[in-house]
Amino acid sequence: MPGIWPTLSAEETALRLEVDNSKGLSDREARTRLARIGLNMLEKGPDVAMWQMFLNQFKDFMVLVLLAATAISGFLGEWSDAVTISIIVLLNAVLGVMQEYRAERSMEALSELTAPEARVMRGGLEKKIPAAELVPGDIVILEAGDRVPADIRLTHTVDIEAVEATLTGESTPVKKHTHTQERQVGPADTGNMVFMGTILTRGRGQGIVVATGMATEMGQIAGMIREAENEPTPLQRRLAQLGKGLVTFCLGVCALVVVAGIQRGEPVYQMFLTGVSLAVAAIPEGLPAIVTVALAIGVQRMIRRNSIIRRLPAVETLGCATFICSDKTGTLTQNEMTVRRVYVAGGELEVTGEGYDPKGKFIGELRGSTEAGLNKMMYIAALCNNSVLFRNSISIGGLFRKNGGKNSVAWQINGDPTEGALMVMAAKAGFWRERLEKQDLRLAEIPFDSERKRMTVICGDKNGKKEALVKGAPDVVLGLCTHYLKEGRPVPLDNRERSRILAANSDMAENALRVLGLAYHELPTGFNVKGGDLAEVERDLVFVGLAGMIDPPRPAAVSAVHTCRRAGIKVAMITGDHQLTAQAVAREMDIAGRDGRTLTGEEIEKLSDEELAGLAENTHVYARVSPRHKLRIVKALKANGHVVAMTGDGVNDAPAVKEADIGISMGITGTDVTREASAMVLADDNFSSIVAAVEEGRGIYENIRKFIRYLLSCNVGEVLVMFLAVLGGLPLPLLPIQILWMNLVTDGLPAMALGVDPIDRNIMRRPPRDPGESIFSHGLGLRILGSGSMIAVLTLLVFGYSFIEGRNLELSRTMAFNTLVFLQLFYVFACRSEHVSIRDIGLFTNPHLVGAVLISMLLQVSVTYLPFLNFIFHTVPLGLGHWLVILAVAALPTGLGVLLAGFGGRVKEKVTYLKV
Ligand SMILES: Nc1ncnc2c1ncn2[C@@H]1O[C@H](COP(=O)(O)OP(=O)(O)OP(=O)(O)O)[C@@H](O)[C@H]1O
Ligand SMILES: [Ca+2]
Repeated sequence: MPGIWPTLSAEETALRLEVDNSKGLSDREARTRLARIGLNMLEKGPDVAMWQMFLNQFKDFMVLVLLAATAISGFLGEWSDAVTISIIVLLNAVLGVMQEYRAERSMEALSELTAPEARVMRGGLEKKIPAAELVPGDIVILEAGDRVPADIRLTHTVDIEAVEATLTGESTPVKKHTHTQERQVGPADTGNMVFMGTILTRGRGQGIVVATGMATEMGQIAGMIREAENEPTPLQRRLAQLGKGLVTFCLGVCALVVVAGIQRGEPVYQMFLTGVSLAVAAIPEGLPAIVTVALAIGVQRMIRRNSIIRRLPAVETLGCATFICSDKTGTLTQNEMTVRRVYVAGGELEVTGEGYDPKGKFIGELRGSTEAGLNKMMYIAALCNNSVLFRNSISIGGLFRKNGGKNSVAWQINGDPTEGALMVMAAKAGFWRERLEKQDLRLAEIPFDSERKRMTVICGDKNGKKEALVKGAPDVVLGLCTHYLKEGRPVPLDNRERSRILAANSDMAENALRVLGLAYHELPTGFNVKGGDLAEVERDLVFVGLAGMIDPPRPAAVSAVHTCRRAGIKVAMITGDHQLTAQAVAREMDIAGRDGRTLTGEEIEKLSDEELAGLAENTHVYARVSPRHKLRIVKALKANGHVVAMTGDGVNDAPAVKEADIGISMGITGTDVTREASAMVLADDNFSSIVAAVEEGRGIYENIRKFIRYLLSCNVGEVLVMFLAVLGGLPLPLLPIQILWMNLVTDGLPAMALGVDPIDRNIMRRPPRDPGESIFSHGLGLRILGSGSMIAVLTLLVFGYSFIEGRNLELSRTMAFNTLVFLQLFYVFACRSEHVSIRDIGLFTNPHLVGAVLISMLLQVSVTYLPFLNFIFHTVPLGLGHWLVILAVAALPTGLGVLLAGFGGRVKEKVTYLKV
């Protein structure tokens, strides 16, 4: 039960919670309350502790078998072996925990980045704060698309509706109001409050926080939120399957080695330990963790490039994107609007001035006495407007607010830039809302939404004279007009004037201006604002004028569009704006291809799904569309086999964003609802960040392929060495301890370093990857088998030659041991590119890898030379001649690869690359 709050009036609520209803709490008071009451958060389930992660490392079956075998060898008196194996297993576990912990931390950091914010009044200023810092008494401002951050008693509402399904199970929106209730009732019947976790689907409002955190209705019901499980990505799922197959295969081969060895007369116990060690080394148990680390690190790189991943699978899907559908306003353009031209009956004027600074002139000549028309236009622009124009040195707004202190003149607007532009225009003509509202008060508002494409307010003066003021898309507004304002008087709208207005509209739109139409309607004196049907007022309007505003393209977005074309990705602009405006901007940004088509929302309505799918392939501009059309566009493109990225900001965009393969929402202008539906958030709302994310997504996938190639090639090599030796009647080339050690030095650091390999600079010149393709496609599988066999054969040659020549088993083993390790450590460089040779990439361009390889080499050399380790690992120090053989052989495959790739690689490049 929401307690007594619904039965108190707004004033009483404010009084009880000791808050000034117009200014909000002071920052100090808020801090005090926060300290007393605690954060506004639902309690989380417990985290996985470090020691649990550590224990989890031992759940692996083969590791358990190895430990058991070690224990037995301890009992049998092989102490040094037992201890060493245990230490190696421990080190492996530590490495695993490191990898997992790192992955976990970066995922956590992500959820912190996407933490919800709330708009509050504090100390008389409006600001954005983390929702977790809300306290009872805070004045919160709410808007359609917000997720309600706490339990709030509403004090002002404009047409508010909330969906409270999370609380009551009811999925139809509930109307909200501010009236005081008589009795205390359940939340479902409490119309003057909104509750934490529910969603505003319509309107705007303001209210006082009455409960936070676990004291909210949601807190009492849920008790605890279960954190969303980190869903595995498609690749991770496929790798898990692959892992199972690989394990079975490895175990089979290892069993063969064991059987063959025993048959030949090797001690059973020794063979068993060899088999188990080989299995542990050959099974790429670290693979899933390294994949996660690579994904997590990629996600961090993306954050640096302003894209915040909310769902891990998106990282992979991004690399496959073939079609990016982007909003125009704010994503492709800067969303910094300035009115450049106005039209009223009698002609057109140009408006000068820069930015939001309300200084500028109206230039041009008008026919007849048009003063009255212009004044009316400025009047509507200033009053039918929710933005605030202010001069301030303090930056208000949230984390991502741009222009924090860009221009020191510091004229800023708070609210929708389209409205801000109109506000500035009115101010340039001397119309300030603050002054106008001394005379004429706003009585009601029908808010703007992208379906209606217009906004209306009703204003009234002391004498009871009431007027509806309307602004919106010119075609929509003009459709509602029956008259136009000529020399101060409404006259019937004839076809001549109508076509004149439309021509002026087209002319502005063709110059890439966003145009708004302004109109009004005088209401009968007795009109009842509270009771009357508000839709009734948007009829028989008197047309006043047009305002055309520029919104320059974002320069970075223009080059990103080119990058997309080179990368085989199609781009479509989707906008609520006029067709001509959209086309003009698309032309400026080079989005519309030569054969590119434009579709309008109206046209889409008439198309069947199949027809739309047919046209969508070559449509690069969608104009005057509503959010519901976006959903159809996504579905049409998906039906064509595209991997679709779709941006969205408003409440109604959420379904399309959810349906897209990669749903993208806006960090600055987006609503909570859309953000929660999205897989990725653009911190800077910028189109170029999408393209950067695609590039990272492709890079991550390539890096994953790199270390899969490396790990599996090496493992194939290791298993084959043992297998072939046993088959060929040679003694065992490696001892169990040596196998385990090799696994540690070659698999750990170098593989991880491959996961952070720099992205190939040509990656955005290749076509997108097919999401269905296997990780082994494009010859990777064959390469793995080939390189693995080569590694095995070379190692055996060294071992066999050395053994036959010297008959010194320890020396030959040390030779084989080093050859195998160095082969792998050199081979890791060859894995860095499938497309060009390392000569082109540069040997030292991944310092992590160079470091990792040097460390591994150093460790390997210590095992060969330190007397103490000689004893443990059964090695002997090598001479210069030995090293020459080892290094020459080890460098052979990679060196050969460099030479050959000099031809092969280049030729292949030309084929794979797309023509620009
Ligand atoms: N605040 C507003 N009041 C009245 N009309 C508006 C307002 N904002 C936009 N419009 C009109 O509604 C049309 C559609 O606007 P909408 O916000 O849906 O598109 P948009 O989201 O700005 O465009 P885009 O899809 O490129 O981001 C605009 O072209 C404009 O004519
Ligand atoms: Ca291995």
